[in-house]
Amino acid sequence: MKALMSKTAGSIVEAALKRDPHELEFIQSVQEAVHALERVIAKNSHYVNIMERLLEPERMIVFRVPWVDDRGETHVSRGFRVQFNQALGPCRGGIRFHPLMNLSIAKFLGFEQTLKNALSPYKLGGAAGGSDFDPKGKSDNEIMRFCQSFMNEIYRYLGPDKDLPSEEMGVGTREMGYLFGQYRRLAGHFQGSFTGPRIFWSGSSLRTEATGYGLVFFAQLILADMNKELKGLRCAVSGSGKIAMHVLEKLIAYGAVPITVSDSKGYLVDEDGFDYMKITFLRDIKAQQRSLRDYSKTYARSKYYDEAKPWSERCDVAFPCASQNEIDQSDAINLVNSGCRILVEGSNMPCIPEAVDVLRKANVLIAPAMAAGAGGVCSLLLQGI
Ligand SMILES: NC(=O)c1ccc[n+]([C@@H]2O[C@H](COP(=O)([O-])OP(=O)(O)OC[C@H]3O[C@@H](n4cnc5c(N)ncnc54)[C@H](O)[C@@H]3O)[C@@H](O)[C@H]2O)c1
Repeated sequence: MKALMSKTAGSIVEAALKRDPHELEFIQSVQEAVHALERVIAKNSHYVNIMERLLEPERMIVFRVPWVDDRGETHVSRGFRVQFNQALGPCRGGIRFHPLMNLSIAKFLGFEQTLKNALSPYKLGGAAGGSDFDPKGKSDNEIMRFCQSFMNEIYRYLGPDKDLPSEEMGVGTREMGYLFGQYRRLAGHFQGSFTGPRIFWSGSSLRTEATGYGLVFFAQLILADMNKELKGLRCAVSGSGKIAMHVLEKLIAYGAVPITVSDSKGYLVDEDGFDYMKITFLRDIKAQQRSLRDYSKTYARSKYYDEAKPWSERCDVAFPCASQNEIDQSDAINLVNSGCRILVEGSNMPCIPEAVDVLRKANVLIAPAMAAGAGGVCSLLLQGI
């Protein structure tokens, strides 16, 4: 394969596109990074050489994950681990289980994680991975068998000096437990290298909270810089997973009014704002794999909208915490019209490029995930890594 040819920012993107034209998410993240660095690159060709090396992952592992369901039927999923860059130290990055997971998404997440980790005070490289396995609707035993099979292949590439996996979409306490259990068995000793939520795995007990809480701290700092505060502000949040629920918790602690959550089928709005009791109720609904719609049966003033996103609700601050590219151009226009002044990126790359243009033109401040979402990696301080 021909290496990157010319020394301009545009040609870096062109070369990435030529090399992997089908990897849409990865190309988009390269485009965003190169665009942000364009002036630096134009001034110093040295950075072009660095980008050339940075854009090609050090190692990409794609593997078969066979597993057996509760009826005894065999399934074959695909596993990924992209160890993007170890220039600063051992890799660290999430494991995502989601039916749409593919190599392009693993590369985009690994690339963003490399930059996010580099901004942290630690000497860590970046990685990402996961599988197209869908944990939704699976029994504990199915999840366990899948995680064990996943680890049977990937364990040889992991370790405290190589690669430290962490939670991501579709991977929580239960999955990390099964993964670590199998890793420990295969490694033959207790090598606490997983940045999971339990302190006895040598992970920080605050790791799960850290990213969501950090997003709210970041918003508070932006507002403080403007001599304002979160108290009383209406906040639209998307997603209803680990990140979103911790954003909600911390917003309430700051006296803000979180009014929405969402899932892949629609969104829920509570005009009175969520409180701690309502959050516990939401968590119960999610734990029982019920629809967010059920919330409205108990809280009559709330409303669930099918096939819709929360971005037309009147709000001051938006926290996208669901998935990449969840905000398209029309969502961005809705956000601007709904009064949003600040957007704090919880999900990695939540906006398509056209949406970023709309928000920038309307002077909406965007807090990038690379900085605002670095709470997880910064919580490593608590575990001494
Ligand atoms: N977990 C982490 O440490 C971490 C760190 C930084 C960034 N992120 C990013 O935050 C986002 C959420 O991660 P998480 O760990 O909370 O995942 P999670 O699996 O705990 O929750 C994801 C939530 O998003 C919802 N969702 C999925 N697709 C959606 C869609 N298209 N529209 C609306 N809702 C949708 C799901 O219903 C679920 O509630 C992801 O984009 C992830 O990349 C996670």
